[in-house]
Order: sequence, then structure tokens, then C-alpha cells
Amino acid sequence: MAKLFRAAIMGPPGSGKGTISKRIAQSFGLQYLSSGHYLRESIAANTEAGVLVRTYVERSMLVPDHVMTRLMLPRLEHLIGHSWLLDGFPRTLSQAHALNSLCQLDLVISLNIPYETLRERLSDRWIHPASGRVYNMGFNPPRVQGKDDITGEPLIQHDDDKPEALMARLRHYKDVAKPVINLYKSQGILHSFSGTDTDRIWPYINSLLSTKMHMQPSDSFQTQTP
Ligand SMILES: Nc1nc2c(ncn2[C@@H]2O[C@H](COP(=O)(O)OP(=O)(O)O)[C@@H](O)[C@H]2O)c(=O)[nH]1
Ligand SMILES: Nc1ncnc2c1ncn2[C@@H]1O[C@H](COP(=O)(O)OP(=O)(O)O)[C@@H](O)[C@H]1O
Repeated sequence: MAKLFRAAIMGPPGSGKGTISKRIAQSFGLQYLSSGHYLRESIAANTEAGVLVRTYVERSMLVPDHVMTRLMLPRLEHLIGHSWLLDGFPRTLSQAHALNSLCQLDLVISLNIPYETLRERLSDRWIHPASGRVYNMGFNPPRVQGKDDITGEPLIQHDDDKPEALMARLRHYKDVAKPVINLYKSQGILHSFSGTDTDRIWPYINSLLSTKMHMQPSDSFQTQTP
């Protein structure tokens, strides 16, 4: 039986975390957990937490760490015995420490995508809010314009993907992500990928995961670099 495998994917908004995560989950059978998806779910449910979360997400601000850990960690505790991939969490050093107290990640993927590419992609990103399915009018358009492929329901654009919110999000992302990236680098589990096309980056990620997921724990210990 393959060993348990716990991974996270990091990158600025629009870097392709969701797109690549979907491919990883399909190819390697990992459970996929997206912080953005759970946040939007709690907003839609209009719970007390959801009302609070909405005030941050609508202003493109990071949701406070204690709210995030309360949202994400119980879901991970339920997945003991499963391999999983986290998208969008941890995003701050405090979240990374909270995650570390629950389990040790095996691998972190970091996506480095030029700003201009992010801007172009996000201005073309449309979402089916109920399922979280993501479309891009150039890269993966819906079959019928403006409608979700499966349900036929209307697609929407996030307020925080609109140009005025985007610049602030990207700047903030960099500041907050840096110490998290340094932490995982120091643990020897960070793998960075740069480029403008998901389809070009994907084969490298695919091959990295194929190698790592089939290693025995003793192999992975020996190959970690400082
Ligand atoms: N043009 C183009 N669009 C892409 C590419 N990869 C992803 N996208 C689209 O860019 C947008 C952002 O990708 P997404 O996976 O949601 O990024 P995330 O914010 O990091 O999760 C979506 O509309 C994707 O369909 C690519 O290589 N080229
Ligand atoms: N780990 C997190 N910590 C704090 N806020 C978060 C986190 N993950 C998501 N968010 C909030 O949810 C919003 C949408 O996140 P997400 O769907 O991951 O999109 P993106 O990667 O495109 O920013 C973010 O702008 C932020 O407000």
C-alpha cells in the first residue's frame, strides 16, 4: 500500500493552485481541501462565522488566523488515514505552526507566476459559486457562455478578482507568504515552479509527485535537503 502523503500548494491568487490541485487529486487520488471553497461555503450558509468571514473576503483581506485554523484543522483531523492536498492553507506563519502541531507535511508546491499573467488570468476568471468550478474565458471556457457546464446555472466573477482589489491582494500575498515559504524551505520540503503556462508546469509537478509518493519514509528522510 502506498504511504500516506500530505501536501500543500501555495501561490498568489490566480497562480493556478485550484487548476493544478484538481489535476493532482485526479491523477494521484489525494483528497482535496481548498480554504477558499470552505470560506465561500460558510459565507453561503450565513452562519455566525460565515457573516464574519464575509467581511474579510469581500474586502480581499486575510481571514484571521484563529478563524482559519478552526475552519481547516477539524477537517484534517477527519482525514487521518487519508492522503490529502491543501490549497490556500496555510497562508500565514501562524497557520503553518498550527498545522505543524497537527501533522508534518511531506511536500509543499510553490507557484511563481509573473504579475502580468496573474492579472490577465483573473480578469477572465469565472466561477460557479455552488460547486466552486472555475472557468477561464480563454484557457478553459464553459461550453455555453456564462453558464456552468454541469448545472447550466449562471457563472459569476469574484469581487476580489476585479483589477482594483487584485493589486492589493498580490502585494499582501508576497509579504505574508515569505516566512511560510522560508519555513518549508528550511524543512527541505519546498518545491518551486515558475512559468506562465499551467500546461507546461504540470508535467514537472506530475513527475515530482510520482517520485515522492512512491518513496518509502526512509528514502524521503534521506533525500530532504537543508
Ligand atoms: N490563460 C491561462 N489561464 C489559466 C492557466 N492556468 C489556469 N488558468 C486560469 O486562471 C484562473 C486562475 O486559476 P486558479 O486555478 O483558479 O488559480 P488560484 O487562484 O491559484 O487557485 C482560472 O480562471 C484558470 O482557469 C494557464 O496556463 N493559462
Ligand atoms: N488561509 C487563509 N487565510 C486567510 N484568508 C484566506 C485563506 N484562504 C483564503 N482566504 C480568504 O479567501 C479569499 C479567497 O481565497 P482563494 O479562493 O484561495 O483565492 P485566491 O488564491 O484566488 O486568493 C482570499 O482572498 C482571502 O480573503
